[in-house]
Amino acid sequence: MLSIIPGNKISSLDSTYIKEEGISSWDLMERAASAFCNLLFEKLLMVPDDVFIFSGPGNNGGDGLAIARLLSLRGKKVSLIVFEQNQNCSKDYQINFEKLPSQVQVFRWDEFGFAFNDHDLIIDGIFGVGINRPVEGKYREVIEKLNEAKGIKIAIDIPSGIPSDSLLIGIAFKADYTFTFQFPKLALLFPEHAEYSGVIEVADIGIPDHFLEQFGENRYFLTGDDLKSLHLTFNRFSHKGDYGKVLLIGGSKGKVGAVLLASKAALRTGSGLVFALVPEDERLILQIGAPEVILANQDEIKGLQIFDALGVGPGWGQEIDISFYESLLKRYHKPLVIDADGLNLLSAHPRLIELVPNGSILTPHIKEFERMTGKVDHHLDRLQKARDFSEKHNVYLVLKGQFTSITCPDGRQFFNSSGNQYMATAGSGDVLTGMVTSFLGQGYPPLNAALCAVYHHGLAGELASETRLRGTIAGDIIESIPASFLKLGIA
Ligand SMILES: NC(=O)C1=CN([C@@H]2O[C@H](COP(=O)(O)OP(=O)(O)OC[C@H]3O[C@@H](n4cnc5c(N)ncnc54)[C@H](O)[C@@H]3O)[C@@H](O)[C@H]2O)[C@H](O)CC1
Ligand SMILES: [K+]
Repeated sequence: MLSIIPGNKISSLDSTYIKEEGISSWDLMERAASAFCNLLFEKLLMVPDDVFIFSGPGNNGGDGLAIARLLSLRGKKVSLIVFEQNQNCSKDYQINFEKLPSQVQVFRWDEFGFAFNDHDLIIDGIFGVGINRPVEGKYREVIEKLNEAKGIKIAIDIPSGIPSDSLLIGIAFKADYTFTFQFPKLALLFPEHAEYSGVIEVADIGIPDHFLEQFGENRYFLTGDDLKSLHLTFNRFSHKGDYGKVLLIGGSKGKVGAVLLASKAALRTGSGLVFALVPEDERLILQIGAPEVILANQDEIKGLQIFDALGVGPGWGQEIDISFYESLLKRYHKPLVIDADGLNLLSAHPRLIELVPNGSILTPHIKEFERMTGKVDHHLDRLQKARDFSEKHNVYLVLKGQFTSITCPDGRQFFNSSGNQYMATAGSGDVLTGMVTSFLGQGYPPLNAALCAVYHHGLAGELASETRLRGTIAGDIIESIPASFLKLGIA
C-alpha cells in the first residue's frame, strides 16, 4: 500500500533511493517530468498548444524545466518564466536549464506580460515540498496574478505555497489539477486545501512501496490496487452461513429509510442474511421496501450472539430507551459498527463508550466526530484526535468526508482515494454502515471490513454518478455496489 511520506523525509528518501538504484538525482527528476507529461496527455482530453511554466529556484522548478523540454519536444509552444539567477538555483535546475531546447522562450518574471487565454496551460513549478515559509514578495505577486488568470492550471507535486504536511498560512497557487509524485502529500488531503489542489492525480516515478514504507509514519493512501488482496474468496460450495448473518438496528418515526438503505446495502455487499430491528410501527415500511430483509423478533434480540455483526444507529433518533442500548453493548462481545445516532448517544452518555467492544468500527462524519472528541481546529488536529480516540478506546474510526480516513487503534491511518462530490447526498452514510456491517459479518477482520467498505462505497458512488451526476441518490450507490466488485475483478 502506498505510504504517505512527510515532506521533511522526502529528500532522504530520494537520496537513499537513487544510491540504491544506482541512478542520479537528475535521472529521478527526469522520471518525474516524464510521468507528469504522461499524466497530462492521459488526463486532459486536449493538451493546449500554448504552455506557460513557472519555475522557482529548487527542484520543483527543476521539474518545471524538464517538463518544458519534454513538452517542447512534443511540439508544444512553451514559455518558461523564471525567478532567480541560475547560480542561485538547485544543481538539477541548472543542468536542466542547460538542456532547454532553443524553441523554449525564457522570461524573467518581471519581464513577462501575464496575458493568458482560456485555452492556455499554466504549470506551477514555483515551490514543491521544500517550501519553508509563507510566500511573500515577487512570488506572492506572481501567484496572485496566476490565481486571477484564465487558462487550465496544473501544479507540479503540490500547489506552491501549501506546506506538505500542515496547514497553509497565507496564499497558494489555485490549481485545477495537482499531479503529485509517487504518493499524495498529506496536506493535499485536507478539506481546507481543496480549492488549491483541484483534482489530485498520482504520477508514479517508480519508487517501490516497500521502499517508501521505511520513510513513512504509518499513513497510507488506499487505491484500487490494494483491494483485491483484502477480500475473502467464496466458491460455489459456500452457503448462506458463510456470507454472514447481520443485524441492523435503528429507525424511528420518519427515519426508517436509513435502516432500509443500510439493509439493502448489506445485501448488495453480499450478506447471506440481513435482519433488521426497527420500532413496531415502522416494520411494515421496511418489509415493503426490502422484502429480502428479515424483521428481527424478541428472541433473536435476546440471543444476540447468533449474529456475526451488528450495525447500530442509522435513523435511530435520540429518544430511544438508553438502557436498551446499554444492554446491547453489554451483551454483544464481537466488534460492531456504530453510526449516526448510535454515535450521538455515545457522546451524550459517555459512560457507554467504555462498553463498546474492542475492535468495533465507528463511522462518524465531521460533526458527529466533534461531538465525540470536542472542538476541532483544523484537519491535522482532527487526524491527531482520531488517533488518540482510536487508541484510547481500541476502536477503528472511519472519519467520513473527501478522502475518508480510517484510523486504527495502533495509530495507522488510511486515506481513501475513491469517491466524488456527488456522494454528498442524504443516506450515503447509511449505505456505508450497511456495507461495513456486511463485510464484518462475512468474517473480514475489522480493518479489512472498513477498508473494503469505504473503497467500494466510493467506487460505487463514482460509477453511479457517471450518468446521474448531481442527481445521484443513495439508492443509486447501492445499485452500483455489484459493479464496483466487478470493476475490481472480485467474484
Ligand atoms: N521523490 C520525489 O518526490 C521527487 C521530487 N522532486 C521535486 O522536488 C521538489 C522538492 O524540491 P526542493 O528543492 O527540496 O524544494 P522546492 O523546489 O520546493 O523549493 C526549495 C527552494 O525554495 C526556497 N524557498 C522555500 N520556501 C520559500 C519561500 N516561501 N519563498 C522563497 N523561497 C522559498 C528554498 O530556500 C529553496 O531554494 C518536489 O516537490 C518535487 O517537485 C524531484 O524532481 C525528484 C523526485
Ligand atoms: K508546485
